[in-house]
Amino acid sequence: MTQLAQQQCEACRADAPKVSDAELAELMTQIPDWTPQARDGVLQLEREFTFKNFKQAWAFADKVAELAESEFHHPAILLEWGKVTVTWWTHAINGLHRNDFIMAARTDTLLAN
Ligand SMILES: C[C@H](O)[C@H](O)[C@H]1CNC2=NC(N)=NC(=O)C2=N1
Repeated sequence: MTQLAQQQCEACRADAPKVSDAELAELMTQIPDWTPQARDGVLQLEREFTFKNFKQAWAFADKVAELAESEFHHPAILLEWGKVTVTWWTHAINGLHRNDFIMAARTDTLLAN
């Protein structure tokens, strides 16, 4: 199985399946720095990234936005001084799709470059 960070999102339809509990547990092993959060009954993946100042946080937030647009799969991005909080879920299914795990893993790779 290729690593999540090397994969692309698949087109996600409203009838696409949410990940099962077993799939969630397995996929979380590849994105250990992320936390599953339920908000208003919608399961999401969330991670806080910290930086030295606002400008560095802003630059990272821009990279996340570019990544999202490139895959047409979009997160919530909270930009604060020295911090960016990224939250992934799939609007169309009100929950977590495999795409969200791929995008979380690819978000992590943005730190390196
Ligand atoms: C209208 C709808 O939001 C769009 O078709 C796309 C855009 N980006 C998206 N992003 C996410 N996270 N989930 C979606 O279901 C989604 N759908």
